[in-house]
Amino acid sequence: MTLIATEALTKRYPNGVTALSDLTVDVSPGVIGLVGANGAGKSTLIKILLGLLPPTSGRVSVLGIDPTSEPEQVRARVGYMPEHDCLPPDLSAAEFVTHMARMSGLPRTAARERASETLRHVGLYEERYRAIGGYSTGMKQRVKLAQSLVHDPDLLLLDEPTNGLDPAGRDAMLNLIDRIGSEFGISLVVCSHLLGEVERICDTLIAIDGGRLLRAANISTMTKASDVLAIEVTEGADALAARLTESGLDVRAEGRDLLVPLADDTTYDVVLAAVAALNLPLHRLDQRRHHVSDLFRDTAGEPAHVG
Ligand SMILES: Nc1ncnc2c1ncn2[C@@H]1O[C@H](COP(=O)(O)OP(=O)(O)OP(=O)(O)O)[C@@H](O)[C@H]1O
Repeated sequence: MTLIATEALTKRYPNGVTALSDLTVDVSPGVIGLVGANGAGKSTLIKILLGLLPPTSGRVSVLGIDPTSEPEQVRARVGYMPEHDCLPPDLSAAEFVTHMARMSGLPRTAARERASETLRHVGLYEERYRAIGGYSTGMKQRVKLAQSLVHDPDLLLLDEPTNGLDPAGRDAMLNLIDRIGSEFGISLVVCSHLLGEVERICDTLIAIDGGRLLRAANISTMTKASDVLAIEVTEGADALAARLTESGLDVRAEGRDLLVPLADDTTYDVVLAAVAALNLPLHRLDQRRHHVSDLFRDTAGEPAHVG
């Protein structure tokens, strides 16, 4: 099933800025990280997905619906947490989230119940009757998250949800987002300019730069174990390299690691035998994993189906 599909999606603002250029992606349900530097076009894409902005050209569908022609149908099934502060300071979280539930069409009592339940999920139950104006930044972010969840959406679009938070607050927010994805089975698109932040909780990454797709990939594919064995000894690396070469392995040094191609399990045996013969202190022996930051090094990414 396709969660979000775009085809040659382009957005040019009236001032001539091209915020999105020929963007083609096809993403399956899950937790998706949308990463890119400030100005890369993330917020523009989110607004198009919500049907708040029309694209200049190209096609887009969200949960199988075209937000350009059926924005209300999309917004009934999608929750949105905006990047900037947009909360009424004089209302309590309970009043505000209840209001948002009413706006989505729930009757008064159901809206109140649903608001309480949602505020409990985001950890604001005890504080829900206090005015939002007195909340910390972390609490305000949680109110924004609660209002995006209150109508029980199938997809959440979160624009920089950790904005303005300190490291502990970021951690707490990411854990909360992770829990929402796994416990409620909701798909999420998490926008961030920090790759390290989203890779922790996402199964798919879409990287954009200057409005163009840099790469779209499944994280498990990106980080899957490679066919290289990394060996780290605390001393005697040169002697070990020579010994492994004698044994017929193609050895390459990288920092403190020696890398050898992993043919099959006998490669482990050859390495361990060489380490034992030289009586070296083996610090680490494992299969190399790719890093998600490789996404940004390789700009030759093709528009791809991911998920
Ligand atoms: N309403 C607008 N009118 C004109 N230009 C705009 C408008 N909104 C955004 N832009 C420009 O489009 C480009 C993409 O902006 P966008 O906000 O989508 O990026 P972003 O990746 O979300 O960055 P940020 O995290 O800084 O918001 C930027 O150059 C921005 O200045």
